[in-house]
Amino acid sequence: MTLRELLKLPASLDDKPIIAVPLTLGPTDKLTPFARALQEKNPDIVEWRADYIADEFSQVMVWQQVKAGAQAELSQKNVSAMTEAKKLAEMDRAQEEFNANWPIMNSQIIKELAGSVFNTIGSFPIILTYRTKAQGGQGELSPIEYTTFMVSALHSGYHFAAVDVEYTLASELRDKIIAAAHETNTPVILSYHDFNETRAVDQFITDMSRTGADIIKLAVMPKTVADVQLLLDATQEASVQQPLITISMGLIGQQSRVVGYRYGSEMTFATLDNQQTSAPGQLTIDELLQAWQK
Ligand SMILES: O=C1C[C@@](O)(C(=O)O)C[C@@H](O)[C@@H]1O
Repeated sequence: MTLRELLKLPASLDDKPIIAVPLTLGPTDKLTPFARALQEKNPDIVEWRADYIADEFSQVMVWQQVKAGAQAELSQKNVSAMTEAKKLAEMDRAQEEFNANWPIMNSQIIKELAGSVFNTIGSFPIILTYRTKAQGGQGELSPIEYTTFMVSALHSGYHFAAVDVEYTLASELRDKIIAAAHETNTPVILSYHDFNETRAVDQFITDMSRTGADIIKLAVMPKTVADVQLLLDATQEASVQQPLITISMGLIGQQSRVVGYRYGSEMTFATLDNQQTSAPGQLTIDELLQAWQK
């Protein structure tokens, strides 16, 4: 099955790869200008990089806000030391209650976050991605929190076209996300990033194919042009069942984003403008289309 078929995207008339645009907006950014630009550029799919926003709503962050609110109130009231001590003890109890209620609040928050994305750009298919810091993203949730986030988002009632799961996640957690994805008919993109080098790429592809993933994505950093070719050749020669997305990152690897599809990489990531890159070397959609015209 091709990646387009798997993601239920319309066939390409000119055999070009799927163009994915990353959505990298944080909590204080506005979604509407992005949505407008998206309509104009009309990519095939949007990748919601939830790591740019989700940490603001983690257990620690939400409690900090609640606590800061209560403390501000207390300091305004000019209360006696005794009352203050009583209030602080109440706060400790409130924290226990908060922690006990957190799973329910968390899934509600995740549903609202997903809702804000689907309500503005839901006419496009959406990939759910949470990229951890260790894999080049913004996300600092613990592996368990990351897993909870993904599982809750998959069960939020909003249907994602695919979900990205990091290969480096412990396999028992990875399998939980994969199970939630398959329960909700969501294809799984297993992804791995190496920001330092291009190493053992064929081995990675083979190893990654031996999981429950439906799609394999490998993004690596080249040091030379030969490294870029190495990745392209490994993509072409791979004999795994899953569709592949391979990327040679950075400036040296940029060409792989243009020609990768000829070697069997079925998706390329491009931005609406050059301020919204989610990885080094990404081109804008306009640059990509221009390069294809040459
Ligand atoms: O995995 C990928 C590929 C990517 O890292 C790139 O190099 O274009 C961009 C990420 O947003 C996406 O999740």
